[in-house]
Amino acid sequence: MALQSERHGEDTQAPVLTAKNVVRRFGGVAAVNDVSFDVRRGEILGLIGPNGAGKTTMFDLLAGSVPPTSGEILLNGTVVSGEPAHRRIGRGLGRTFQIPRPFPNLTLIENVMLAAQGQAGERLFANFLMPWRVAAEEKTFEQKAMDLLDLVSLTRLAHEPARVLSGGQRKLLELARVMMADPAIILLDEPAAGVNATLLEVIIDRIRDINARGITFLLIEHNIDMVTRLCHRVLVMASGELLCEGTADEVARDPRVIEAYLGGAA
Ligand SMILES: Nc1ncnc2c1ncn2[C@@H]1O[C@H](COP(=O)(O)OP(=O)(O)OP(=O)(O)O)[C@@H](O)[C@H]1O
Repeated sequence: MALQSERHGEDTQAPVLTAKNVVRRFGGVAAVNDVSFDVRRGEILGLIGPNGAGKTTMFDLLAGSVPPTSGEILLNGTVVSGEPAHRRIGRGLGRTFQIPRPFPNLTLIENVMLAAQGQAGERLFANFLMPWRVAAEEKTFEQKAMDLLDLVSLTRLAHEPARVLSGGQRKLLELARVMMADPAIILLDEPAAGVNATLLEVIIDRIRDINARGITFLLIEHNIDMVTRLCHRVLVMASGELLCEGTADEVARDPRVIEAYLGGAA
């Protein structure tokens, strides 16, 4: 955990990520309405809620792909609400998508290496003036990418094109890709969606392993069994608002949560 914190020069006491009175309107719809919460360092925090609750919009706001109408987002204690997504990645925020889209004709290792930030090979000057340094960096990136593919149990397929992967394997590849940028926190969008039962167990174990390395997680998930097994705490959103937070058992017993889910299903 200390390693990740030092890398991003962050205050280890501060929450990794904070939403402060965040509002996002689309025309007349408040997709996110005055939502505040902290993601504590080192935890796996779940974000659940019925369809249309505002979870994806909340992720877009945290990651910087959508600006807030009002309110603030803090990453490691720094206000980042006005910063674009790529700058937040540089500050240690990683994000995976519900439907990962790797480059289908590149191998897994190439896909993971492409996610590396600031590769010397991409810098014209460095390439021209210091080819030995570029070659050395390439080697380091390649080794790191292999280690990450190993971490997500994809070593066997490292030199296969990404198009051969199943939906669940693509989610594992996406995890390796996001890890390449040394994130302090990873936002995971529905890691269980469309994944078979065997691979789901692998994904759960790998998330636990990565979390044990000190990386914080915030995950949107409809699979409540996965949320219960994985998450230390859970936030519940409904109709754009934060309904409650607590352990998975606590929120499952909360009458407001039961009402929100039943109301949504009615
Ligand atoms: N770009 C947009 N333009 C207009 N309305 C939007 C936009 N994005 C989201 N909304 C609306 O905001 C509300 C919240 O949507 P959001 O996708 O964030 O919910 P969600 O909790 O992620 O739902 P799901 O679980 O179905 O993915 C919905 O009413 C949705 O129609």
